[in-house]
Parts: sequence; C-alpha cells; structure tokens
Amino acid sequence: MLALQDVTVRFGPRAAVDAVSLDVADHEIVCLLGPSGSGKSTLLRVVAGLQPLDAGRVLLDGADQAGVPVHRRGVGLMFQDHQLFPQRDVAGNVAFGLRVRGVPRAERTARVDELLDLVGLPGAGPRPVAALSGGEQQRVALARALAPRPRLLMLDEPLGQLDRGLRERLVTELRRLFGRLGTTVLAVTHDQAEAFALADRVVVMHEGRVAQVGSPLEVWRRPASEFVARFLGFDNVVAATVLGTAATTAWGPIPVPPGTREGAVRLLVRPAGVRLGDPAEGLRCTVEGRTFRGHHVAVRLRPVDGQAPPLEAECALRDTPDEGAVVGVAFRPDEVVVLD
Ligand SMILES: Nc1ncnc2c1ncn2[C@@H]1O[C@H](COP(=O)(O)OP(=O)(O)OP(=O)(O)O)[C@@H](O)[C@H]1O
Repeated sequence: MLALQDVTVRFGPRAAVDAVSLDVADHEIVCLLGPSGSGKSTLLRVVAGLQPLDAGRVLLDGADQAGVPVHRRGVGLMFQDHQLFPQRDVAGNVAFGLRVRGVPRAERTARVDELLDLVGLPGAGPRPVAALSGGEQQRVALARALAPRPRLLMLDEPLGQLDRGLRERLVTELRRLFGRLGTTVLAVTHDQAEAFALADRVVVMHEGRVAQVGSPLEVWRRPASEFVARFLGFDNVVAATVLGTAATTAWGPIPVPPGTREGAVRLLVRPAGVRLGDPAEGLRCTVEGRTFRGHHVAVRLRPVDGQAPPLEAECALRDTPDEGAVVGVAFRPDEVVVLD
C-alpha cells in the first residue's frame, strides 16, 4: 500500500531523513519509534505531502506521489495537538472532511453517527468540543480523521497529551478499532509502550535512519544494536570476547547461546537473565536500589570489585533482596543478545 524508497530530506547540510526505505502492507499498523529529532514527524509529513523530498520516492498503491497535493493522496492525518475547530460542535468537527468533499447532508449525518458510535461517543454530536475531556477530544479527532475513509491513516503522537492510564486504555481500543475497520496505519510515537501495544511492526529510527524494523516481540527480544537496546531501556551492555559458548566480560564469564559469533562483541544481558543467588557463587554484587515495576522489581546491582559496570536484574516480588544485601549473580544464556 505504502512504499518509501530511499527517502531523503535535508534541512541545511543535515539529513533529517536519510535514505529511508519502508513498505507498509494493507491493513498493517506500523509505528515509527525513536527519540526526539530522529526524523519521525518529517517522514510522516513526507508521506502526507506536507514536506518535499530531496531524494527518493513515495508510492501509494504503486503510484508515485511526486507532485500529488495533500488532499489528493487519500490519507488521513491526526496530529498531536489534534486541532479541533473550537467554534464547531462535535458533529461539525467529524463531518468536516466529508463536507469539503461534497458528501450530501443525509449521508454525512449518518456517517457522523456511525463514527461517534465507533469511537465510543454515541450521541455526542451536538456537544461543544470545548466541553469535552482530553480523551474525548482525542476520540473526536480520530473520528474526524477516519470519516473520509482514508486508505492510509497517519497518527502523530496520537495520545501524546493524555495521562498514562487513559493512554493505555485508548491504545488497546485503537488497535481493536483499526483491526475491525481494516485501517492501514502509520503512527509516530516516542513512547515505546505505546508503539509496542499498537503496532504490528515497529520501526526504530535513529538520526534519520532506520535502526531496526520488526514485530514488537522481535525488537524487544533481539534489539539489533546498542542504540536500540539502550533506547528500549536495556542498560546491561558490556564489551565481551566470545569463544565457543562463553564470553569473557568485566562481569566475569557469561554463557552465550550456541552459534554466537566469536571474537570481540558488545553483549546485552536482559535483566530477566540476571539471576541472584548465594553470594559465594558468581559475580559478587551489592544491591544498590530497587524499583517496583508492577509485576516485578528492577534491582540495581553494583559489583563488589568496583571495576565492573553496574547492572540491573529483574526479580519476582517475593525474591527481591534488601537494599545493601550482597548477592551472587549468574547469567542465563537465553537472555543474552549479541549487538551489532
Ligand atoms: N522545518 C524544519 N527546518 C529545519 N529543521 C527541521 C525542520 N523540521 C525538522 N527539522 C529538524 O529535523 C530533525 C528531525 O525532526 P523531526 O521533527 O522529524 O523529528 P522527530 O523524531 O519527529 O522528533 P519529535 O519526537 O521531537 O517530534 C530535527 O533535528 C529537527 O530539528
């Protein structure tokens, strides 16, 4: 449905988007994820036709979009500040795209009612938008973007300004809704939890380039590089020399999965693979701190020998050691990832 081929956008000497290629299939939900300034919004604006290209091509259903203006691309847009028209009521906002396309009144009314039902705001048509909560406004903005049945819906930080609880609920609803409608979606977010909950595929961006593409599970399990690992919040990264099924590191020997590339590498040990046990065995560490994360506790560990970098373990609530305790650390090979 959407194909980006070597898309490049420069602002001055710097490429904000640097030779990005990406395909989005029909009915697929793809999330661009990355830190501030990595080029996500610029890429979205390119697809919408709001940002000219310096090189490359954008194709929609196989047709090159060079020279095709925004309103002829058949894409729907929903931006962070969702820009509802404050002087119109909810129905007037949702109907906007239909009115500019000359859809007759009766059909417009029916479609607005249908969409308000769909986004969970049945009967809200006559309400002034100023009287709606942030979450309700977000739903109205979504209904407005969906109303003209865009072939591709683009969302820029769709839930950016809402509090976390509401975001988590809405993101699940959105995914279900898009699945039901068969909507193809390209969304931008800097929030990994949101991207992982919404997307079929995640595209991690770094300095205008694609750092990794994969399903949420693939990216989470196997971050391709140290950048992606750290962006996802994995900080147990260490220099290692691999020989056979063991790596020599500042944390001592770490078992690695069979078939791991030999020689000098960077290794990630996911916190779930850091096991705490008897202080007489393995790497001796002091428990520096603990953070409760709902279903588990993140435990910060400082190796006693002082030279090795700190590391983090993930513990079940009932197995969490006290702060200040000395523990012995062992590593599970299935949670070890070799980074590029
Ligand atoms: N109109 C512009 N003129 C000059 N530089 C720009 C312009 N738009 C974006 N940039 C620069 O291009 C780079 C990418 O910006 P972009 O907004 O695409 O990043 P982003 O990943 O969406 O960031 P954020 O999450 O903060 O929105 C940044 O360095 C930004 O400063």
